[in-house]
Amino acid sequence: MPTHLDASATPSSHRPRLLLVDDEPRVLASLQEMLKGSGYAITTADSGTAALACLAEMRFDLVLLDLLMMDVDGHQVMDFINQQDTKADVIVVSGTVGIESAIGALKRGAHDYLRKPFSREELLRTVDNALRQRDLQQINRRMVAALALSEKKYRYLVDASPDMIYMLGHEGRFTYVNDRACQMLGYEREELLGQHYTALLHAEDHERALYVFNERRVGERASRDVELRVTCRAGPTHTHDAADTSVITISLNAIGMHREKRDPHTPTYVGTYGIARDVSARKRAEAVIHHQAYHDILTDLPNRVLFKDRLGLAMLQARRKHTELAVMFIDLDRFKLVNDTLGHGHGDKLLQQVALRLKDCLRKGDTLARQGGDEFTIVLPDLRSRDDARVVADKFIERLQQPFDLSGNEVHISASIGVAIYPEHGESIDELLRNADIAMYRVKDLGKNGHAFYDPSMHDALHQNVALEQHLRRALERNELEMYYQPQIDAASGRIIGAEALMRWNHPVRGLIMPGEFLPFAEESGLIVPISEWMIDTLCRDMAHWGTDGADPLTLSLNLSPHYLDHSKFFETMRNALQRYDIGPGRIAVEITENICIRNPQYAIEQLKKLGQLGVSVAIDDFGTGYSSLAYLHRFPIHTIKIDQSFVQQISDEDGHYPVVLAIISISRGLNLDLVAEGVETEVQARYLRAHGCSTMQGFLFHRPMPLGGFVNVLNS
Ligand SMILES: Nc1nc2c(ncn2[C@@H]2O[C@@H]3COP(=O)(O)O[C@H]4[C@@H](O)[C@H](n5cnc6c(=O)[nH]c(N)nc65)O[C@@H]4COP(=O)(O)O[C@H]3[C@H]2O)c(=O)[nH]1
Repeated sequence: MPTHLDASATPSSHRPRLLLVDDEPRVLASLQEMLKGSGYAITTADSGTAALACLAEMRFDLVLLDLLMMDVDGHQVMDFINQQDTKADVIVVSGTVGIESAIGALKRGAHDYLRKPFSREELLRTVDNALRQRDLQQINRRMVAALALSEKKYRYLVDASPDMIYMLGHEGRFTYVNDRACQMLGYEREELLGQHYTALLHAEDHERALYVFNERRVGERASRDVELRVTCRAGPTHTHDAADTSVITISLNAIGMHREKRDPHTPTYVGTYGIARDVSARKRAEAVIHHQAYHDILTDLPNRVLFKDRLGLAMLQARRKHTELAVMFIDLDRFKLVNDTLGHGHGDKLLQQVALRLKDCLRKGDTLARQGGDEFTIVLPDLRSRDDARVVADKFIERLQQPFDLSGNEVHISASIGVAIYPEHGESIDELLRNADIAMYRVKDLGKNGHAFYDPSMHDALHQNVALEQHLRRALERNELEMYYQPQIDAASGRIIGAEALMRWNHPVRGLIMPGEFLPFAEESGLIVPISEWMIDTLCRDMAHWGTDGADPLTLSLNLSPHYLDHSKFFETMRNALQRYDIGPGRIAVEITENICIRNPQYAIEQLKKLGQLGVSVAIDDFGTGYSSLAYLHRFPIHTIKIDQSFVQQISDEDGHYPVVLAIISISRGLNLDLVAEGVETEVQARYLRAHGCSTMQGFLFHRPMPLGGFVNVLNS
């Protein structure tokens, strides 16, 4: 029969709960008596069966148990206790028992053994010990549980980290990797653990990694943000680009791990740990930016910065090996025309195609770069002889001469190439480039489409050109240019019916300079644009000056540079000048050469048609000397053909037969065009021309070109 006894006044919930079990009522009472006033909550059971009932009903901290009981013995009670979740501790309280019985009790987990008879102190000490140990065990269990929870939390944080977290043993083998590391590298954890880090590392990074993964320092001094390339198994989740799956770049830090020995000053190194992050995307972006900084976007060729760098390296090597190298400067001829006529889109396409063709002609170590615009530079290192450079330049010219297809437009271009040899033509990068450039200009001067090696004498020519350009610019500002007029005569009546405007330069030192000497240069340097604008304005002003009184108004023909016809503002300039000086467009004839039609027929036709619509007439100058343009002739809005003076001057016999002159006369008749013969110097020539139907003439026989004043005098005489 169980009885409950509160042995103290303290609340039972905080007090240890004891169950005393003995089937001898006397012993049970004595136990109870001895524990009185000890502060425990006491329950008694006077048989094994009663004990089982108490245990089933209530939780106890400690059971003081007799082994030898009649009905259910102490071992059976202990078996029952052991099946319970929260087990009570057991102190066996017994008289003399056999060794087997004692062992049985210990095996079942009895905490202690109290042999009867025992003193009260002995009993209290044993009970107190048992309860204290039980407390300690409970604290320990709670701590273990808290630790397990905390470990779970940290493991979650580590595994869910967006970064790879790793640990390496002192030999450099992985002892720990988090989930992210497995995902990033594309391996199972089991495959990585025990693996040496070098198995994953890019071969070129092994040396750098050796220092990082042997990092023994901790804290601030440990390795930080070291970038290494690692090989992953194909298909890690972080990249979708199949081509890039094999190698990624990681940025990692490494911190030394040490185990403290007895002497805390000499801890044992046990490995490294750290965090790594996949920085491949950033690296790729950096690579793109780097590439763009050193390459031309349009052609993807090295730009001038990278070119200079490569040239510098090539020069260093050549110096060491005592060899020569060549620097080439290539400028495309007539590129501007393509840009202006077909548009920049086609111009860009042309440059891309040119880049490909040039590249095709080069060897592996050569560098081709785009300097900008239509200029390319090349360095040919390790030259065996200068002939190598000559061969390459010829190859370029030949390849570029083949027509280009720009969306169905067949375009022909050529190139001017200057070559400078290191060390003879310059020992610095800039000097070599400058001299190759000078040689290129020389080619342009000599008619383009070719190559030239630099020669110091070119410097003088260049200096002359620079000086000429400055002088010509000044000539415009200082009004040193002047329009001369050469009358055109109707040979039948002897009357002046028109004039050709011809430009002169009153040079302050050299005197009168003829247009043949400075206009080609003005065209090459671009000065032809302001010069032509000046010319149009001047001759409209002069025309307004000589007035229209008297008989029929005169027609004035002016020479128009093809370069200016290409200029987009040409038409507006002409129309504005005519309006400003109130000159009827019908009094102006624009002389163009046949070659203008060859260069770019479509564009020329458009410009000339616009002029025609304005009322300005068009004459073909030097007819018969250019490329045969008969095919184009009927498509041009032309009014007049001028027979070139070279044909006129062949006429030496009034009764002779001059087929070219006769052919030109019959063409003009067939196409119903006016005809003017220029350079007429003799009566024989004048009579022959008249006899065959050409009556408008111009030449020294009648008048030389003259300044405005002289011309006005002639008109008035
Ligand atoms: N031997 C000989 N020559 C004669 C005779 N009659 C005229 N000439 C010269 O023949 C040239 C005729 O001009 P062009 O064929 O249009 O050829 C012109 C024209 O193409 C160009 N030019 C002249 N003035 C201008 C101009 O204002 N603008 C442009 N764009 N070109 C011009 O320069 C070329 C040369 O001009 P110039 O030296 O003035 O030379 C002029 C003229 O002085 C003659 O009986 N005998």
